[in-house]
Amino acid sequence: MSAPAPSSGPPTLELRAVEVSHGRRRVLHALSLDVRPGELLVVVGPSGSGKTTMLRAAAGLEPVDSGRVLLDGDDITDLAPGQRDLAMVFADLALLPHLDVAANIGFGELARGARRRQVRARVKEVAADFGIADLLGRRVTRLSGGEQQRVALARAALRRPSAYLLDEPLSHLDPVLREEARSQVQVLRSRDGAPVVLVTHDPHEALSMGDRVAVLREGRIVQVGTPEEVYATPADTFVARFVGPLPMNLLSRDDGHVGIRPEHVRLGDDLDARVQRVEHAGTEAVVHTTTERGPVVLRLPWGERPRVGDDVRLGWSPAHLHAFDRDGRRLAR
Ligand SMILES: Nc1ncnc2c1ncn2[C@@H]1O[C@H](COP(=O)(O)OP(=O)(O)OP(=O)(O)O)[C@@H](O)[C@H]1O
Repeated sequence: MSAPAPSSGPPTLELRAVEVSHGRRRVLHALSLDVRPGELLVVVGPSGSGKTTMLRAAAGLEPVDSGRVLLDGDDITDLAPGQRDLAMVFADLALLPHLDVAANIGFGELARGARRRQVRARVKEVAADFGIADLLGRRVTRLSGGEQQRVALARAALRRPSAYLLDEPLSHLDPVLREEARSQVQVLRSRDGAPVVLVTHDPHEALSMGDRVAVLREGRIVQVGTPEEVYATPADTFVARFVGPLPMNLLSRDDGHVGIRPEHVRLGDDLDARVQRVEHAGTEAVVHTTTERGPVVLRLPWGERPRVGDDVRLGWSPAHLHAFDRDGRRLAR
């Protein structure tokens, strides 16, 4: 399904210099981020980088030491979670196992005092949007992982919140279901144009799904941009290695590192290398080599792969090189 184009305009949800501590340890450092109308923003970072804490702070489930949270321009920092017009879907989906699908989807609205008949009609409508209309009477424990995930998204969508916060909702699905679930996330946002913040530790998911990608490391946002920007101009060596199908190669030099993506390395005559390992990757081989400037990985057509132990020479076009200083920060070329 093609995603609707996100509109520009003032941000729907905004975090301004948010700081959060767990005990005496600061977990989020002056974190600022905004999500625009209709946008799917993917926040990606390794385990423990603070992704869940960030979503919980936005949702009001985590007290902030300082900083502000704004929704449609209103300061909601001091509002209780139930008073914020946000819907959060947790990694474990938090479905109620003793209830059927319809009750799981409608539970929150009924608890808020909505009329039963109205809720029933809206549950039907949202279930149809997520392709689970024929499962409404089924106990959620009798559903597959993919179906449960749809129920969780439908429950979040029922209320038509101003924005969605999704905490790794795809992480427990196998690769085939994951692919399908990605399109369900698109259903969520195409329903009413509310923006979605999705967090994941999977850089592939981030690049393939996000209108924009924010990279989080140790509680700090290190880069925000379109998938193309983050991939083509990583802000530092961490982003260069973390984001992409394979980490960027980093060659040491006196004033820092030169980076080059594996797909931009070819057989040539810039650097001597010895082949250490050759991996099968469909029509390509991923070739791991060692050089005097550090390890270098390249991709070659399977039929042109060298053998382990071969001495080869590597080359590249200067246009494909990235420069980083001693602290790992990107330098202008
Ligand atoms: N309730 C808590 N009490 C103390 N420390 C916590 C608590 N929750 C999280 N932390 C710590 O805060 C840091 C950020 O955790 P958080 O769960 O936000 O990271 P994450 O990026 O979502 O990780 P993951 O991908 O593993 O879920 C981690 O170092 C974690 O150990």
